[in-house]
This record gives sequence, structure tokens and C-alpha cells, in this order.
Amino acid sequence: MKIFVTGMPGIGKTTLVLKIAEELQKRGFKVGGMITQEVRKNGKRVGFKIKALDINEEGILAWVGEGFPRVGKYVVNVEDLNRIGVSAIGRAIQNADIIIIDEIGAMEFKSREFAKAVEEALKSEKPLLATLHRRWVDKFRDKGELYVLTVENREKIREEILHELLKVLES
Ligand SMILES: Nc1ncnc2c1ncn2[C@@H]1O[C@H](COP(=O)(O)OP(=O)(O)OP(=O)(O)O)[C@@H](O)[C@H]1O
Repeated sequence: MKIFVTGMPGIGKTTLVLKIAEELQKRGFKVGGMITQEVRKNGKRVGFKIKALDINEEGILAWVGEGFPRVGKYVVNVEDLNRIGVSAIGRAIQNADIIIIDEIGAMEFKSREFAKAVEEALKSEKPLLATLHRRWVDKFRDKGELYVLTVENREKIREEILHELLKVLES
């Protein structure tokens, strides 16, 4: 089962994924993969952190500034993306009950290793829960189920996805 979640920036994709991860861990399932979270300074977004879900490891995915490769005003830190994010996806494919990738987007695709890890996760038999930047929706639409989050539906969709994953994981 491959599940994709998309929606406007800040709609709650990472929050949804984290809550589902917590619910699954509570039930004894091994959750692996990575999440990204924005970093704010004085109310303004200055970058993104990247965190592994299986171990306590985090780094910088992108930061406002000069340099390459860049996406908009951010410089992408491919080294941390590979060291923390790609490694976490690899471990998840090997060891976890479910693979989480938050998110699949322009920054992440600056790494060829990330693109390969996404391919591997799609090929894997294991359930995948991934968040998708809006621009990547068309590329992944036929690879699984797609949910579009809004403020109105995000709680309901979280319940629905958890329910579907539990059905597969408990069978
Ligand atoms: N279900 C919810 N109920 C209340 N607040 C929420 C909910 N989901 C998300 N939020 C709040 O909205 C903000 C953005 O959430 P989050 O970072 O999960 O969004 P996102 O879609 O992952 O954003 P990005 O575009 O940066 O990837 C956070 O402050 C979070 O606490």
C-alpha cells in the first residue's frame, strides 16, 4: 500500500505524518523514514530541518542564503539530506514495518540518492506514507492513493489513513 498526502504549504502534512507515526509506534510497529520541518526566526521561515524517525538524528535540509544547489531563496544541504534522510529511508526499507517520506519535492530531488531511495521505497512490499509537494502530484498520482489535505478534512483524513495502515499492518 502506497499512500500520498499533498496540500497547500503549512496545511499540516508533517503534523499528520507525525501523529500517525506516534499511533503506530504506540501499537508496537516499527516506523522508519524521515520528516522535514520548517525553522522560523522572529516569525519568518529561515529554513528546514530534516529528522530521522527511527533514531535521534537531525540536520539541516535547507537554509536562506547564497549557494548551490538552490530552490527559491533556499540553499539545499545535500550532505545532510543524504546522511540523515536517505540513510533513514534505506534503514526503513530494510527494517521498518512502514516507510515514511516527508516530503517529496524540489529540495529533496536535488539529491540523486534521494530519488533512488524513493524508487526503492515504491518497489518495496512495505507500506509507504509519503507527503508530496503539489508540483509532484502528477508524477506520483498513479503510484498509489492520493489525499489532498484541507483545514476541514485533515483530522478525518488522518483517521482514515491510520485505519487503512492498521488494516494492512495487522493482517
Ligand atoms: N490538525 C491540525 N490541527 C491544528 N493545527 C495543525 C494541524 N495540523 C497542522 N497544524 C499546525 O499548522 C502548522 C503547519 O503544520 P505542518 O508543518 O504539519 O504543515 P506542512 O503541510 O507539513 O507544512 P510545509 O508546507 O512546511 O511542509 C503547524 O504550526 C501545526 O501545528
